[in-house]
Amino acid sequence: MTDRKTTASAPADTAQDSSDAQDSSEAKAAGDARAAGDAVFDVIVVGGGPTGENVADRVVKAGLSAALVEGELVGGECSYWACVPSKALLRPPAALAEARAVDGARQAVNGGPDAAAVLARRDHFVSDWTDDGQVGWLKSAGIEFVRGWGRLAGERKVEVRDGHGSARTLTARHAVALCTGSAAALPPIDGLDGIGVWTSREATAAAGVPRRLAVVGGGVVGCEMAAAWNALGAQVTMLVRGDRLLPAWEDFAAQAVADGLRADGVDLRTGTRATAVSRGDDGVVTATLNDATLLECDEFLVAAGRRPRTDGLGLETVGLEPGGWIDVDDTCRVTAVEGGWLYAAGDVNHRALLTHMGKYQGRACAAAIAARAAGEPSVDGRWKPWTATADHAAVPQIVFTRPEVAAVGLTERQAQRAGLRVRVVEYPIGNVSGASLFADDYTGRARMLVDEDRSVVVGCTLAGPGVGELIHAATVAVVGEVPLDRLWHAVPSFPSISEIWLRLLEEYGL
Ligand SMILES: Cc1cc2nc3c(=O)[nH]c(=O)nc-3n(C[C@H](O)[C@H](O)[C@H](O)COP(=O)(O)OP(=O)(O)OC[C@H]3O[C@@H](n4cnc5c(N)ncnc54)[C@H](O)[C@@H]3O)c2cc1C
Ligand SMILES: NC(=O)c1ccc[n+]([C@@H]2O[C@H](COP(=O)([O-])OP(=O)(O)OC[C@H]3O[C@@H](n4cnc5c(N)ncnc54)[C@H](O)[C@@H]3O)[C@@H](O)[C@H]2O)c1
Repeated sequence: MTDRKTTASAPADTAQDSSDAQDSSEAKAAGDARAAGDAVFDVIVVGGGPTGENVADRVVKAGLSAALVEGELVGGECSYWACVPSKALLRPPAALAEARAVDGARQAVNGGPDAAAVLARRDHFVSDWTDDGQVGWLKSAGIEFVRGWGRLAGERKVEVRDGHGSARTLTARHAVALCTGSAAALPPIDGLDGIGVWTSREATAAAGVPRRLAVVGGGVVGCEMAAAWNALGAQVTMLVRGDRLLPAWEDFAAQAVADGLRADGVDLRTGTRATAVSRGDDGVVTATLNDATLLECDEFLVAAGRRPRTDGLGLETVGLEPGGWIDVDDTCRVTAVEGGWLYAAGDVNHRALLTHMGKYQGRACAAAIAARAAGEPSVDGRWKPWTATADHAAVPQIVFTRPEVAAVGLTERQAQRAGLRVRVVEYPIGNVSGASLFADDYTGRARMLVDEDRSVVVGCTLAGPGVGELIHAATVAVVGEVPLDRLWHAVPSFPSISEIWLRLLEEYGL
């Protein structure tokens, strides 16, 4: 599986080797637990997705002991039902499209992707939905693994139930970090329950290609899954309630994705909602649409956003409302719980629902826990190891459609809303030599937003083949707040698509 950690870190401290910085309530909690024969750790992480893994890894590297509680598969949604399998489905058709876009290579491409081989490669990337490798990594990293569903049982306590109904209680000396992620939200469509619709899970794990697939939602999941299954041979209809895809993105990027999907044969219907669905004895799903027409399909994918996985997590035992997103400060500490021992990182805090941002928050959260455990007096400030400052200023994202779109920082609308005096600079990426070498008739567009008061880039959006690999340069510029007259000296290599940076700066007037 990609991004699987293979290097072992130092073994965790035993529960008895506590840090010097225990306050009296920490000591009491540990004492009570020992008396009851329960396990005590410096840090308890609930949820073993990418975020939880990073919290546990980093606190252990900082010298604390950690237990990680996971009810399903270590690696989380990302590894088995989200990022990894979806990109495994999207990459083979993308590779074919890239070859087709280049004369000389095009002639060697005969036919479309081999769906069975694509699905087999996807299965390989998700390790056939087993987590032995990840569990092995936890052990090598010195993290105590506890398989089971965790729930808070009051201050610093986590009760864990395994699949056989037995329970144990873990106690944290310093911190509990909730990293339980999110699940697909189901919109209010009559008949949805019990007819076996697809969510992101089925859409990334399906064993075969449906003949006809309907997709509800024009967000990232909807766009990527429509692109993937269409490329693998399904006849795809997208039902988008608004007038455009990707509502949070610059209009031109959303338009590029819509144009690409339509050019590839997706029936993209905006201003369209399903009001009711049913599945007949023959397995066919019939959706009633808002214009009273009917749509038949073999699978019905709901990709209408996420809900937090906080039901049954015992939030009420610490005074929080169950079922909601968990508010945190920039160190991922839960603001509404006294004592400063509870943290929440990744999707569950709703700051940025992306794996790389969850991992980043995990690193910040762990640094904050370790610093506070060591008695560091001021665990705050911007751009510190313990603060997830980029959540506010520089969240990068790539949508792996055809064409790709990628963005970081603010859109023009967001900059205006924030009251910034920005100048918008645009350039057609196809005019860059590297782009025309990369693909014949390359079509793409770049937009850079410059904060005129500080002369720094505050946002960048790119649309076009291969732009995903370009966005990190923009992220560095935004996070580094690199003044434009210094950015001018970051010379892009010729003939790469990165020369878009030179063109944007020239367009700005440098
Ligand atoms: C189809 C799809 C594609 C995506 N593609 C991308 C992409 O390309 N790039 C990207 O950056 N992001 C992508 N995302 C988003 C990404 O998957 C999430 O942001 C990421 O998985 C969040 O990580 P997490 O660790 O916070 O939560 P999760 O990955 O959801 O992990 C949470 C873990 O906690 C466990 N858990 C939950 N409750 C309990 C409990 N009570 N006790 C014990 N364990 C518990 C769960 O079993 C799970 O393993 C995609 C999402 C979807 C749906
Ligand atoms: N490549 C990537 O980075 C990637 C890929 C997939 C998912 N993700 C992340 O996963 C998260 C979830 O993605 P998503 O696409 O499910 O959510 P989303 O919030 O991106 O999009 C949800 C879409 O569903 C629509 N919608 C909401 N309620 C609806 C209703 N009742 N009826 C019809 N349509 C409705 C919205 O208008 C929107 O278009 C996102 O935050 C995204 O960043 C990232």
